[in-house]
Formats: sequence, C-alpha cells, structure tokens
Amino acid sequence: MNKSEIAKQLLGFMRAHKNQFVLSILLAILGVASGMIPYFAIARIMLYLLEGIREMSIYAFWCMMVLLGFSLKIIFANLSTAVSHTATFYTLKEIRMQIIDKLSRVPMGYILDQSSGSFKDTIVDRVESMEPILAHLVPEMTSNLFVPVCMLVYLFVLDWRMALLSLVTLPIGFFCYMGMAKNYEERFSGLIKRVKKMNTTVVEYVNGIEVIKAFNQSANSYERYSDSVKDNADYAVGWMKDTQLFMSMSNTIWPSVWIAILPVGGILYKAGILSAPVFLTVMILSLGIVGPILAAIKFTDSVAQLGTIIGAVCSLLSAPEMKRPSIQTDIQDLTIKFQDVSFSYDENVEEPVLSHVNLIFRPNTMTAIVGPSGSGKSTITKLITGFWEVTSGKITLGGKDIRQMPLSQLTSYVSYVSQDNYLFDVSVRENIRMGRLTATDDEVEEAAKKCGCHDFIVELEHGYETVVGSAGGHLSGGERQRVAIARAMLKNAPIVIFDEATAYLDPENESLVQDAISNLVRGKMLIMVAHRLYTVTGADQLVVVNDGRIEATGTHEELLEVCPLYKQMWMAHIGSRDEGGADRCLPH
Ligand SMILES: Nc1ncnc2c1ncn2[C@@H]1O[C@H](COP(=O)(O)OP(=O)(O)OP(=O)(O)O)[C@@H](O)[C@H]1O
Repeated sequence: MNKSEIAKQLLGFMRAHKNQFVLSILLAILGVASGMIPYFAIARIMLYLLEGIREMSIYAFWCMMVLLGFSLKIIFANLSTAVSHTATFYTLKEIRMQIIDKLSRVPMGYILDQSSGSFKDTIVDRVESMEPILAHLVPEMTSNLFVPVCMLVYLFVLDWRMALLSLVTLPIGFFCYMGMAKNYEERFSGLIKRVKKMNTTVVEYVNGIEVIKAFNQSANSYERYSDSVKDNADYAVGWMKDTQLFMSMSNTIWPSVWIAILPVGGILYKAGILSAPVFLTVMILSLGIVGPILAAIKFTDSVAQLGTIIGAVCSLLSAPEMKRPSIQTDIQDLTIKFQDVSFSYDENVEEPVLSHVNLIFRPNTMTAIVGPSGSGKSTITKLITGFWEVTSGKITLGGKDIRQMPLSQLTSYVSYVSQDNYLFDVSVRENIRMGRLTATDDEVEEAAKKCGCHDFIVELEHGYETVVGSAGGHLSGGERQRVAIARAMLKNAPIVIFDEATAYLDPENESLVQDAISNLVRGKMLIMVAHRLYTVTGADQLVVVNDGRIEATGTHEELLEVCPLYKQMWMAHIGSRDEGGADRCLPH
C-alpha cells in the first residue's frame, strides 16, 4: 500500500468520529497558543526591567499572565487529549469489529493458514498500539505546527533577519534526524514481524502445554520462545545502535537556537541595526517556537508506525471473501444434493480430498457417513455447512446452489456439532445459549436436560453460571461434548450434523444423549459421521466413503450384501466390541 492509500484508509476509519477529532485539534491549538503566552509575558517583563520600570502592579499583571498561560495550556491540552482518546478508542473498536466481521466472510482456509497468535497480534496488539499514536498525533501534530508558524510570522514582522536566525538549527537538526529515520518503515516492519513471531510461539507454547509437558519437551519448546525473544531484542538493539548517533546529534542541535541568534544578534545590536527590545523578544520567543516544532517533527516516527500498522490491518481487511449474495433466496425444500463435487483444501495439491461425489440427503431422514480414517467424511459435512467451497461441481439445498445464498441463510438451516466441541470462556449457560441467543433460561436448561448434562451442570461450583474456562478446559471431554450438543439442540435447525458427536461418551451417558438426539431430530434431517457402526445401523442411508470417493450407499442390510468394504468394517467393528450393549443403535 502506498502512503496516500494508507492515509485514505485511516481517514475512512476516523470518519465516524470526525467531529471529535476536529474538536480535539481546536482544543490542542488553544493549548499550544496558551503555552506561548508565558514567553510573551516574560519578554514583556524583561523589557520593562530594561526600561527601568518599577511599578509592581505591571509585573504582577504579567506574572499572572504567565500563570494563566500555563494553566490554560494544561486545561486545553487535557481536554484535547480526553476528546481525542475517546474518539480514538471508538475508532479502534470499529477497526476491530470490521476485522472480526471480515473473518466471518473469508474462507476457512485463509484463517487456518495463519496462526492464532498472528491474528491476536494484529487485532489486539497492533490495533492497540495505534491508540497513543492516533490520540496524540492528530491534535498535537497539527497544533504543534500551527501555533509556532503563527509565532514565526510575528517574528518576521519584528525582524526578518532574526526570525531566519531562529530557524537555523532546524534544517541541520533535520538532516541528522533524516539519518535516524532512514528506512524507518522497513525497520519497524521488521520489528513487528519479530513481535508477531514471539506472539505466535507463546500462544503455541500455552496451547500445546499438555503435549509439551507429557513429552518432556519444555526446554526445547522454551528455546523456540527464547530464540524469538532474543531475536527481537537483538533487532531492537541493532536498530538503536545504528541510529543512536544521529538521534543524539539532532536532539542536541535542534534546541540550540541561540547558537546563531546570540552572536549575530549581538553584532547587529552593537552596530545599532537591532534594538534591545527586539533582540530580547526574539531570544525568548525562539525558545518557545522550537519546542513545538520538534514535537511535531518527532511525530513523523509515529506516522511511519501508523502506516505499517494500517498496512497490516488493511491486508486482513482486503483478504478474498467467499462471494455470497446478501439477499435471502427461496428454496423448495431441504434436500441436499452433491452434484459431481470435487474438493481440495489446497489448490496446489494434485490429489483431491473428495472426487466426483454425488449424494442426496433427504429431509426427515438419517444419513450416516462411514469409512476409513482420513477418507473425507468430515470434509463432506464441512462443505454442507459452508466452511469451505467446492473446487468443482456443486452442492444444492432445496434446488439452489448453496453459493447462491447468504452464508447466514445456510447456517440458519444447520446445527453442527464438530469434533472439537469448542466452548467459550463464559458460563455454561451462555455457552449453551449461543445456539439461540434469544433462548430463555428455562429453554437452556431444558436443552441441557434433554442431552443429559443438567445433572453435572448443577453440581458445578456455580451451577449454570460456572465459567467453563478457555476452550472449555474445566470440563471433561464427555461433558464438553454434551454441552456442545445442548447448544446445537437449542438452535433447533432443520438439518442436524453430528461429526463423531458421541465419541467421548461413556455407555450410560451415550444412551441418554442418543435418546435426546432421537427426540431432537424427529422430523429433521440428521447427518452423522460415525466410526462406531452399531450406533447407525438404523439409519435410512449409510454412505461409505473411501479415499475421497463414494464406495456405496444403502441401508445397513443392503451394504452388508453389496459393499465388501462396509462388510469388512462391520466385521472388524463387531469383533472389537464388548458383548454388552452391542445392539444400542440410534433410532430415527
Ligand atoms: N483443514 C485442512 N487442511 C488440509 N487438509 C485437511 C484439512 N482437514 C482435513 N484435511 C485432510 O483431508 C483428508 C480428509 O479429512 P477428513 O477429516 O474429512 O477425514 P475423515 O474421514 O473425517 O477422518 P477421521 O475419520 O479420521 O476424522 C485427510 O487427508 C486430512 O488430512
């Protein structure tokens, strides 16, 4: 992104709070202007002293002006900062909402290709680091440039030669500053890259802590983190070393305004060309001009930082979206058809995960998808839910290509319980309520009762209000799964997809949940990915998937007759099962 695009994007983000930003600029200008009053007042006092005036009331008045100037400066600066911080916080909120909204529209692959640490880095850390920059840059840079320029005009009116002399250190200091700022954006991007790496490794470390400890990998894994921390520190120190000299020079040269004013002013005064009052006024006011100009120049660092951050935000916001219409479409019924569907997670991989799949899922029927591990069973369900888009062929729902309907319409038809059973770090009640945000407490509890999780929930420390911990970490695998099923029940969508949804359940709870599922799916379409074949022998249709292709479809009995792979799976399955409970199947 070039600079003008970045500026355009930034202004776009700020537009909703334009008035507040303008107000903060005006207040900041008043603050800097007030800060100039003491310099004028001290110049006046010096002149009166030179003139030998002894009237104390005059001095008292100008001392009051000094005090007033300082007080107003602080008041206006604080007001300006408060207004600009408020506007900035809301601007950042909007940027974050836009990113999160965007993530719901990009293909799953885009999200999975990047680490969660890198998303956190951009959405939380990078956007947060815009706050001090944006809140101070907008009012302070403007005011710090505007007021000294007015003062300079005044100095030029007093004596143009002295006014020019008061600016002599600016270009020299600026030259040194440019040495420091050279390649700033590039270096700052390098720093961000390293911070992102640190974020990624620490998130990875925390997420994988169980595996790391179980395999006694702590030292190795810590090394990955410590390497990234060291790399970050080395980079920052290297950057500092390269720029230290330029920074010290510019910081020394810039404020030394009297270096030219004093000798040249002295000569001009001696030659009778310059009056003492003008000489004194220029000396004092020049001190007041350089400070704000320096402050404004130093914001150029912040502008460069902002450019890099906005670039990162915009690259997220411009990620390719799944193209979906925004207007709901009418569908005939809820029949799902796969028509010659092929699919690859990665376009560059030659062998597709699904090849030429043709399938029909009819309303009010139960379909079980079975097959060896890695054959593509879950992938079929993920295509139905719209997480991914087919590579070729099409999937229709009620006769309409699912790509021709808004994602929200598609997901409103489907309740999906995945293998992950992700629970959010909120109460159990809120986790279940995510199935339907408008559900009452009674409805939440009813759903929990139906899938056999009410009893263990009421025994938790705070019952339904117990916070289940990040990713549901405080519940057992089976408990998490039942809560996830309750959430799907509450959604009450006409198509229910269970991806190995009963894998974690013990026989007693499995029986409870299967009864509940049977109640829930009555009159609905159930699509179930199943490993344990005995649970799905009653299904209306079994789909045998093998290596991304449909090997056969039919009822349990039909498949035993015609599909050797299914027969083999069934024999292996019943051979491996304990005798008790072998006949428990999911009725529909
Ligand atoms: N997000 C992904 N990115 C790339 N490849 C993937 C992804 N998810 C699954 N795969 C691959 O696609 C293939 C099919 O996976 P899928 O999960 O659909 O199989 P499955 O039959 O459900 O397996 P299982 O029974 O073990 O859960 C596998 O080779 C898997 O490695």
